[in-house]
Amino acid sequence: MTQKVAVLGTGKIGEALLSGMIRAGWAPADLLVTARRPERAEELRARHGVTPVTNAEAAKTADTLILTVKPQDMGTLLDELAPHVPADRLVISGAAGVPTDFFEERLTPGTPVVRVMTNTPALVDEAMSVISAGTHATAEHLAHAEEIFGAVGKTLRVPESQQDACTALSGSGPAYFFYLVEAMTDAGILLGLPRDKAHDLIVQSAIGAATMLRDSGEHPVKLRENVTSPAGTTISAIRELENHGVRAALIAALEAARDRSRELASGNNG
Ligand SMILES: NC(=O)C1=CN([C@@H]2O[C@H](COP(=O)(O)OP(=O)(O)OC[C@H]3O[C@@H](n4cnc5c(N)ncnc54)[C@H](O)[C@@H]3O)[C@@H](O)[C@H]2O)C=CC1
Ligand SMILES: O=C(O)[C@@H]1CCC=N1
Repeated sequence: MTQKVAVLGTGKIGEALLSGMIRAGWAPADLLVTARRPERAEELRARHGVTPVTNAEAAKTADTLILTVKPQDMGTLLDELAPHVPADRLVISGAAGVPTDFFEERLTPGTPVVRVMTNTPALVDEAMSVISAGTHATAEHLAHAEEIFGAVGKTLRVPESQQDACTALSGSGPAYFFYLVEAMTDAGILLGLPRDKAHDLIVQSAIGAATMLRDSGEHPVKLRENVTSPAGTTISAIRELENHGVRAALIAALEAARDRSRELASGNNG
């Protein structure tokens, strides 16, 4: 029997996932989407050949519901869905912070819930998605979530207690790298390079470094040491990074992201 999957609240993450599923071989005819604005729903139909439906229709029709609205919108969406979701549906949440018991308390008792934190490199099939089971989710439900998110990159199972930390590392992680590239490109401008050249130099260096991190099997410290010549240029830069507390800043930044994920769990929308 064909398994229908619905993506509810198809914004940036929902569309990235949807497009990856289609690239991986899912038939658009088996994919349903919901959106708040009718123009957005039509855009998704035109771009991907998927079927826009209402949230209630998705709940009644799809075997798996993937909820990709903002954490702050999840309560309202669940109020709308709850009367229509039979307990045999798999509900997957892609929202930061919101724990599985938030869903379990609002849906039909026994509904299996899986919590996933993915990231935007889903757009290029290089996502990192961390997956946790709620109370009623079985190994089969986890495998199904892995199959879906495996379409857009790597997956890793973690206990739900680690989800907020994973959100800080990999959920938000791409933003830190984009921020670093932006800052290093500015440095190139200061050093007199045209912006486009500075951008290309830094991006290719990032791609090279990322490929070495993934493929060389070497520890990052060793890779950095290999670049750092005695009395050379790199150590002069590293001394400035240490003087400015960049390592401590990164540790504090990720701790703040973890804390914010926890706050989202308690419904703090500020
Ligand atoms: N942007 C990112 O890098 C990541 C985001 N996430 C999580 O993914 C979720 C979505 O984030 P984005 O895609 O960035 O946000 P987004 O704002 O692009 O997408 C959310 C969409 O949900 C729609 N929506 C809200 N309430 C709705 C309702 N009741 N019915 C139908 N549609 C509704 C909105 O109109 C919007 O298009 C969030 O929960 C976020 O925590 C997870 C990992 C990474
Ligand atoms: O900033 C956020 O809250 C979302 C969750 C992880 C990445 N973006």
